[in-house]
Amino acid sequence: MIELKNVSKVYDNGSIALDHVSLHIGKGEFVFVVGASGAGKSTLIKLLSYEELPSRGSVFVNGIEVNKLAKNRVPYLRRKMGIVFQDFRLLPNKTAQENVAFAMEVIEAPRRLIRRRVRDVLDLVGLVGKADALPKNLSGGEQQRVAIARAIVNRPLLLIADEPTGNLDPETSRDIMEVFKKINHMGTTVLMVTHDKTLVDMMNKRVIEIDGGKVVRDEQKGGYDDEN
Ligand SMILES: Nc1ncnc2c1ncn2[C@@H]1O[C@H](COP(=O)(O)OP(=O)(O)OP(=O)(O)O)[C@@H](O)[C@H]1O
Repeated sequence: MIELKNVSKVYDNGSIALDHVSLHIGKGEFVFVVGASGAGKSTLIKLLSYEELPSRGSVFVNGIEVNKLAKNRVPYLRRKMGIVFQDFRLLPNKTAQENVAFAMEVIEAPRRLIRRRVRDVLDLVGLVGKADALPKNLSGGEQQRVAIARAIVNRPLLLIADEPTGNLDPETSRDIMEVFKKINHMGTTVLMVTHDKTLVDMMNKRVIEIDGGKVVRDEQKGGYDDEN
């Protein structure tokens, strides 16, 4: 699903964000990416979505070599992934269901399919009763559920989450993690950047730790901290 071959990223100001990183993430995996602030985690996500290009090496997502992609093929790549952010990024003037529907409208999906899919994903994330609410009238956890629904409504193969529980209290964070778990069980690969030790330790999934732009730990069923 994801492959990085000897990838380095040096920003224009000389910052080395990733330094010879190679890793493979298979279809259907659930992977946490952890590491101190400035370690290179967000850069890794940006390389997967073509927001940044690597300075060296190759990045593959679902067989597509991202760094060689023509600009006009980027929307095609992005359709294969859903992205969820710490700050939700919902459209404030659209209701929950309109926010989710919008992701299908931009790819010109048929209206009936949109209606059905939106209902199904809101159900999946546990938000049916709030379909007509505006973001400002939803709690942080509910807003994040809308954002997750929006990220998966086009059935991506890969769901990327950048600190999805960073603005949520511990109990809400656990509930949100259950939603990710459910989506993963349905076959979607999940890649999650987080600083939340409790959640990582609770989930017992693969943990990739980045430090100074290098992968310093890659552990199946790992915890937030290095046990050794
Ligand atoms: N657009 C940019 N231009 C220059 N340097 C950058 C840019 N983005 C990130 N960096 C630098 O690259 C390094 C890695 O940053 P990155 O944002 O990937 O870290 P991170 O692990 O996501 O950090 P955090 O946990 O704080 O979000 C840092 O030294 C950062 O200052």
